[in-house]
Amino acid sequence: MQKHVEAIIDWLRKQLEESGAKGFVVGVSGGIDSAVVANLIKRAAPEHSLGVLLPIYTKPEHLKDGISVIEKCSIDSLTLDLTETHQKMYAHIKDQLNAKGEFHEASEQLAGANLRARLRMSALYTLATNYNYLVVGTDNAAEWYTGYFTKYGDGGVDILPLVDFTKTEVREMAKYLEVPEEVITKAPSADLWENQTDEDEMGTTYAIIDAYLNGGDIPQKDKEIIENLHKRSAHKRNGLPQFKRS
Ligand SMILES: Nc1ncnc2c1ncn2[C@@H]1O[C@H](COP(=O)(O)OP(=O)(O)OC[C@H]2O[C@@H]([n+]3cccc(C(=O)O)c3)[C@H](O)[C@@H]2O)[C@@H](O)[C@H]1O
Ligand SMILES: Nc1ncnc2c1ncn2[C@@H]1O[C@H](COP(=O)(O)OP(=O)(O)OP(=O)(O)O)[C@@H](O)[C@H]1O
Ligand SMILES: [Mg+2]
Repeated sequence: MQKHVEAIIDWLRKQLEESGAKGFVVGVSGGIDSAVVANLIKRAAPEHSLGVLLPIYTKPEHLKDGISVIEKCSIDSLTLDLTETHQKMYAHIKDQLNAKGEFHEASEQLAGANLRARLRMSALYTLATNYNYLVVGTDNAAEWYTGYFTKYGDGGVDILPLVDFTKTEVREMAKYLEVPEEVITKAPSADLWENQTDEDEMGTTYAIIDAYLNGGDIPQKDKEIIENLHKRSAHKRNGLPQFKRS
């Protein structure tokens, strides 16, 4: 792991050189991926790294984990509670749709969830502009392959230091970086609605996705789920469809 960590830190510093940016900003959720990224950017740019707690109806235990991640790696931090912003914005959109009789109730959970991720993205870019920092994404190889992120939400970032590593490897990296134990052991969750867990929503597990990405044999049912998620999310990984005049 030491070799990987050192290589990522070198790469992060190179991103600063090439972009002319001064440092890095990341949203710290209390989950393992952002904990690892917070540690890596703190090592790469000790004086110019910022971890941001962005609660939106966030449970106290996740907030507590986020704070312990920040304290343990002693990264500069900021807390911006976006709960009221989210509540107001979503209620306003819903009111306007209801007035037209066009609100689709079935979309509420996902639309509200993706709005959380996109409000966080907006807050991070506001800070990035203020400090001349890069917004660092936390997607790992499993999330990237399955498209398990919100387009222009947590997927709206400048650089992806963990995208070549499986969730299993991110966990090993977290141990090496001495991320708090409770962050390493808790179930991965996007925390976009009550009791959401990644594995419940995806219908497969990170262990299986990682095995598949490593070329291993996995049950046919899981293979179908993973390939379906991959296909459906191709638009998130590819460039924008652009009309070109003939
Ligand atoms: N073929 C196509 N070409 C171009 N654009 C296309 C498209 N199909 C859909 N789209 C656009 O993409 C949108 C759908 O994509 P998107 O908005 O991302 O939404 P979607 O993929 O439906 O949902 C995001 C998923 O990521 C999960 N997530 C989100 C955030 C964080 C985490 C986490 O792990 O922490 C997980 C979340 O739980 C949910 O399962 C559509 O509304 C449409 O605007
Ligand atoms: N409450 C939050 N405060 C700040 N950033 C957040 C918050 N929730 C989500 N994010 C950002 O969105 C990213 C995507 O969330 P995701 O759940 O995939 O990662 P994680 O929480 O770090 O790890 P895990 O997948 O194990 O839960 C986070 O890594 C973080 O950068
Ligand atoms: Mg999470």
